[in-house]
Amino acid sequence: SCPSPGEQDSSEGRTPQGKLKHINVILIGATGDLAQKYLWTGLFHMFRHHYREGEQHFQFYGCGRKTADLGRQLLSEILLYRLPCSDDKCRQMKSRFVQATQYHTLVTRKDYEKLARKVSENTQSIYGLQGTESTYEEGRIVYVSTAPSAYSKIITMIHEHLRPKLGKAWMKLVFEKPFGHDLESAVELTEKMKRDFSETEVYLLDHYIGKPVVQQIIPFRKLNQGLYGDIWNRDHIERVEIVLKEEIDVKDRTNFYDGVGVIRDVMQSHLMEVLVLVAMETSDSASISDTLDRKLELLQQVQMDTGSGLIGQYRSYASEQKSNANNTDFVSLTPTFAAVSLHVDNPRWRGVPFLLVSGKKMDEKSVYIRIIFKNSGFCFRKNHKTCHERKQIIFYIGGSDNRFSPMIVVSKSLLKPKPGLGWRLAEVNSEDVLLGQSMGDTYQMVPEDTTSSSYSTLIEAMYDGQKHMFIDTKCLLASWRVWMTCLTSVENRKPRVYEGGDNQMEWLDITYVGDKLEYVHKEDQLDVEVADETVTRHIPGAFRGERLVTGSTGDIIVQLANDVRVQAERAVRQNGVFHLAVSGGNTPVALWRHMTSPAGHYFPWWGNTHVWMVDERCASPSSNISNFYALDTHLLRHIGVPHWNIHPMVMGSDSCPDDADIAYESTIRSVTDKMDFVLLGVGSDGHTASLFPGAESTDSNKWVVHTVAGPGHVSRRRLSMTETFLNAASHVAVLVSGVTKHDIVKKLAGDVTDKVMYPILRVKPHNGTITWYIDDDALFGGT
Ligand SMILES: O=P(O)(O)OC[C@H]1O[C@@H](O)[C@H](O)[C@@H](O)[C@@H]1O
Repeated sequence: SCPSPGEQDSSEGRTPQGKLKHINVILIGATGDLAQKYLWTGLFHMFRHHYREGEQHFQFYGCGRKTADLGRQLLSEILLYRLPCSDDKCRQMKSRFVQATQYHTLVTRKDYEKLARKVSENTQSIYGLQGTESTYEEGRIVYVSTAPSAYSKIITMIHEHLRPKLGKAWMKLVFEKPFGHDLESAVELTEKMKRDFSETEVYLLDHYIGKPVVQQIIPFRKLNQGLYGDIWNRDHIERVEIVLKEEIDVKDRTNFYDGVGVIRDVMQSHLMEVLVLVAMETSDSASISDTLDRKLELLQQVQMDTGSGLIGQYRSYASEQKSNANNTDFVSLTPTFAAVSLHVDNPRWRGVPFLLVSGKKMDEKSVYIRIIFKNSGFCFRKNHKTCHERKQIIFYIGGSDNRFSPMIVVSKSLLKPKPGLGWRLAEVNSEDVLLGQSMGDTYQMVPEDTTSSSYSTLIEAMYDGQKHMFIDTKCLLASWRVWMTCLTSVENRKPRVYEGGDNQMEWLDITYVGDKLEYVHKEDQLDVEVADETVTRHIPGAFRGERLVTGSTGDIIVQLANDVRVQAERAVRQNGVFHLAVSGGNTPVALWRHMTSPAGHYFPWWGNTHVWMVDERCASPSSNISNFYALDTHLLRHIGVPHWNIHPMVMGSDSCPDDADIAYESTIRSVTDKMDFVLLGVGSDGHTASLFPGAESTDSNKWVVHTVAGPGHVSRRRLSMTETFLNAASHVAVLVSGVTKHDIVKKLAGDVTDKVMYPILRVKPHNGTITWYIDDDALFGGT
């Protein structure tokens, strides 16, 4: 691997051949929000710091999807307005920086090829030298700030086209979080990076690491070890709170946010990084690999509390998403608020809860870590305060109240801290109160320099090769491992709706009792909104003794899609494949629509999925009365199931040959002995699959049979999976929607037991589970 600039001997200023050092910087996503707000400022900062007339030069390439004209115009506006200068020296540098920056459209492979050529030509023409660029290109930085879904493709393109040609030039590739959507996709992404780039070339950036207070956590701990060393542990610390509250909503980022949610967006990354810095073992070694090892060791000891995780969604979220998705049925379970508790299983921390909380559209912006110490003080002297007082250290990272940001606050009853390099003791109004703590009873420390942004700090750190300020891939995977427990459990739940802003914030008050987080205010009954009035209905907790999911049609569809996802992930992890059997009719169409919409499409297992038919009408698959036709139209042609994994029951003819049942059964047997997930419906007469009332039981050895529908049904001749085979499934979902199903739901909710007249009652998986998804109209009859 090539040395970083910081590791090289810069005293010479020129390469051994006596040529100028030249660095090419390519920013992909150059006119995006992040680039506008922070990245160009950070790059300008780096330029000012390292540009040396006649010794070290830079060329910047801003790239994006915009057309050349539009991109150029936007970029020049960004550079003009977002790089403020207050003195002539800065203005001079700014005009050099602007001259050294150009825009390129970067979408297709051809665009990458063109850019690569341009970089080459420019590098040569800048110096008017002949020969290959490698003789004088010192290094190349490619900064990727795009939608994470594009990362994989971009990595390939960079590898194939944007590497400096052979020679000594170093390469640095920077990526913005989030890195992956879950453990599996993070593994995939990091594997992909590893294939094309060496670990030393890749920088995964989490901007929280560059925040002044976050950077000061370890120095603070080390510097005050004499004071705190012996109390930084379970004997003295009651709990640690890590909180990131924000006032902003996600209206402007709906495309990114839905399906991501607060846990993936900030908790798995920002809050976890901070937790590691608070809890990891410190050492005197300055070695980067030693620091990364200790981070990894800590992450491997972090455990999510089982069943931990409260989630919420601000009330207007769904309608904001709706207006974006242009879909009036849109419902989302994406949490915009979450609270979880974690433990660190090691001798220092065993038993100390780490409570992590984050939310959008809250009453204020406030980001902090609060270490609350145990206090067994008991004193009874007149006017004596300190011994009852709360003893705490607050690392106040930032917030809307600038009286406090950023700052480290230490209770006076805990001793006077040493400020450390670049920090000083502050004088805050002693009347001010932060998190219930009166400032008069604390020492406060503030950074001397409050001007540089965390991006500038991190871009500089990347330039210097300070890898410990970036996410290490092993740590990334260890962190995802921890968060998967939480994600799997919360993704199946409906978030508590909160108003947002200052309104009814008490709705999110939390208590921590017996290792469990709970909302203070209980939600015994759900408020279901009907037109413009709110009625309160009692929602049964189960249906015929089985799990019940209810709500609006959108609600149950989102939940069902999540459940399919959870089972697919499990099946693929265990067996490498997922067998999904689906019914026809109109009801499932809403599910297919959701699973192919931007909000619900995340399903990386289609390539490992086999799709089977629960039943079919004896009609050609291209006829619109066939179940397969609807499935193909609404789902299959939009997703990536390999065609050899798609199993229609009736093949290319209008009839069901006599042996069609046997043929389908043997196709199933050649691949699997059961389904992982079966999606069923219920007819208003109680039929399910193509098992109709009054017909004989199909509880035989057969897996597929010919059946005949009752009068009034379209295409009376059918094929159907039998109850024997359905009951072998791991999971059965029964989806019931609409007012026309209310009567049958009422009957089934009563005490009907006649399995001949109500075939749906024959479905009861032997070793699997069954869940009923019944929407409000079917459950309450639209009243
Ligand atoms: O506290 P800061 O620096 O504003 O960062 C918070 C932001 O961090 C980003 O990483 C998240 O994607 C945003 O949702 C969040 O608002």
